[in-house]
Amino acid sequence: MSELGPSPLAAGHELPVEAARALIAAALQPLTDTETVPLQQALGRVLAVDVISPIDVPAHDNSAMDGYAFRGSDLLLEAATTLTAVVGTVFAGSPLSGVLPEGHCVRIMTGAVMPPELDTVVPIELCTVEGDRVQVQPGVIKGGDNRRRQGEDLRLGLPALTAGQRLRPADLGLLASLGVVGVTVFRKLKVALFSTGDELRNPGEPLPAGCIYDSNRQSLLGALGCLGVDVLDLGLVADDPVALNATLDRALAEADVVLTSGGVSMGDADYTRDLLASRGEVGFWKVAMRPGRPFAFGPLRGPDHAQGPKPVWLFALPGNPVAALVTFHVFARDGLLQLSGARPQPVPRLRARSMSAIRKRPGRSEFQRGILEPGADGRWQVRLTGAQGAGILRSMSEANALVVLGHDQGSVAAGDDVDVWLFDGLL
Ligand SMILES: Nc1nc2c(c(=O)[nH]1)N[C@H]1C(S)=C(S)[C@@H](COP(=O)(O)OP(=O)(O)OC[C@H]3O[C@@H](n4cnc5c(N)ncnc54)[C@H](O)[C@@H]3O)O[C@H]1N2
Ligand code: MOO
Repeated sequence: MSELGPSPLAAGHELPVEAARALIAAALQPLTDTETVPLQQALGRVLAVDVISPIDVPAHDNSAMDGYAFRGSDLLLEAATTLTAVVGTVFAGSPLSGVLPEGHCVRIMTGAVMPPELDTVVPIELCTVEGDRVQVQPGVIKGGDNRRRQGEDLRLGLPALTAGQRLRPADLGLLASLGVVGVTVFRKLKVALFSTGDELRNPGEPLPAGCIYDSNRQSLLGALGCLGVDVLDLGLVADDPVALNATLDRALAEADVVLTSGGVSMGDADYTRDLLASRGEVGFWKVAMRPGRPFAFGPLRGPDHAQGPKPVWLFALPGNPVAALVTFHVFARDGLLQLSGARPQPVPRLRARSMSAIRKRPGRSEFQRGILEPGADGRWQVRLTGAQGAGILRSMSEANALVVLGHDQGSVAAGDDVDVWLFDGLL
């Protein structure tokens, strides 16, 4: 029995997608090593500790508008229709000093500190200015309007961001607004990547009869790039146990994860399967999905790691180019984020009207490739990108979304709503 429990294929049947995802999620333990990086290098990194606000943001009450600042109570009076004397101008970055005499107002700019006696800003376009006096029509503004309160964005002493947050552009700005210069993040996950198959050649090399260019490695390098992990690119590995063993030795010594494509099915030259099985506790699954039926996952251990504390996780994707990318999206993406210490980040999903009929039999999930776009009535609609074979990479390249037909679902009629997972910018 492996760390993943008894083989999910013991009964010989196919594993539903959600069951496979659950097995992966239950097996993985996030990284614990941390490092401190400057904010400029923190995009996509995962916070390892909460960031507590060292200050209030904004630090003072300030104006949300260019205009005139009053006491709100003055504006409620009939007297508001009379002219009020302007005693000064407050610019952002230069708070007014001194005490304001009662019944006076100041000219104020957006972002300027509110004089403590004043609480309401009237935008300039609602004011009538005559010399150094200003008039506001009653009823156009309420007391307290257009004042941004101290700490309304971030409060001193409270968490601004919490551990597990994968830092996005807005998060970096938010940290900068606190004056933070560096953050403690989990170290980057290191993923060893290689493609297996004697028929594979690198772009730029001659292409002998029967050979193909290795597209999976480039697709997967791109997908890993979107996740911000470090990649150890181990290139092409022939269907040869010696070469595979040597590549695995290196991957196990240097990486946290081994990501491969090809060799997980039943072919005679699929040494990968046997060799991987001998080097860890890998489950070779048949997942009830198209594309992507054969998939292998589990802990690998090198010779020095026999009793090691930390397994290196194998995600062995099927060789067909669409199957490799779909299984990456469905299984590896969330698994790698989990290992990286990030809290779950589900891919965006929505319902859309299918433009075409789709044949489907219950009992497996299908991930067809589609183009999601707004229809004439403003609702989302999706159309398939032509032939959907697992080797037809154009079906993926033209798509911006996966049309996901669930395990129990049957055929879809044109006009029916279907589930759609967005992948633009991710795959
Ligand atoms: N008897 C069975 N045959 C197959 C089954 C099955 O269940 N029983 N499953 C089929 C399915 S579904 C898939 S997917 C493939 C997966 O096979 P492997 O993971 O062993 O992959 P390969 O046999 O090595 O290659 C499959 C296909 O993909 C091409 N390929 C492989 N690597 C790359 C790459 N890096 N770049 C571009 N293309 C690649 C390879 O040339 C083959 O055409 O097995 C089916 N067979
Ligand atoms: O399911 Mo395979 O993964 O179709 O190509």
